[in-house]
Amino acid sequence: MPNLAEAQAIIENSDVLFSAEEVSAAADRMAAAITEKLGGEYPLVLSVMGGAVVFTGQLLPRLMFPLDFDYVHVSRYGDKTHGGELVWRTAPKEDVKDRVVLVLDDILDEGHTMAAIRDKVMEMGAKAFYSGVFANKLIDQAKPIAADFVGIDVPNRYVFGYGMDVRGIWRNLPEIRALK
Ligand SMILES: O=P(O)(O)OC[C@H]1O[C@H](OP(=O)(O)OP(=O)(O)O)[C@H](O)[C@@H]1O
Ligand SMILES: Nc1nc2[nH]cnc2c(=O)[nH]1
Repeated sequence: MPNLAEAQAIIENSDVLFSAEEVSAAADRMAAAITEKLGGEYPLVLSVMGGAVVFTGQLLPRLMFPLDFDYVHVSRYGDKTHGGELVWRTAPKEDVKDRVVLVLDDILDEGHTMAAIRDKVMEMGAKAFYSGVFANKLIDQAKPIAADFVGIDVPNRYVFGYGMDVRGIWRNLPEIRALK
């Protein structure tokens, strides 16, 4: 059930880490780096639903080269702020075979989600795998994967906005915030 008071309290109990302008500039830089590396590869781009929806929608029009687009859907946080078991809702399709695949996600935190996607895509016969994450969280432990393309580094706090939710809310914010 939507709760307006809870949504407002979350904003009041959070700090802006990156303004909408800083987010947009980071998307520009990422698009340039991806274009330089993959502009001639005709990649299959897979967006990880649902958090990557805003980032993907902002990035794709900045990529001025041919690509195919599809999505996967995997989740391990749900409405919680700690990760749990990874649940596949929509797996990659057969057409990843022999393709250069670029997977886009909103955030690389502990890295389990992106590592599982890489393993599945490679098992299914992709020719090459690249990952692009808008936010890379700086955590104290080793990650099972490092992203090939990163927009911004974020501190080890629970962040939201630009596609990322907090208790299911505020994916629509143009800026990136963190809970206090
Ligand atoms: O690097 P990790 O620690 O694995 O975390 C990163 C994942 O967590 C979030 O997804 P979430 O499970 O919250 O699903 P959502 O995209 O539907 O919010 C985010 O969109 C990434 O896919
Ligand atoms: N919204 C959100 N989702 C995440 N998934 C993994 N880490 C985070 C985070 O800091 N914020």
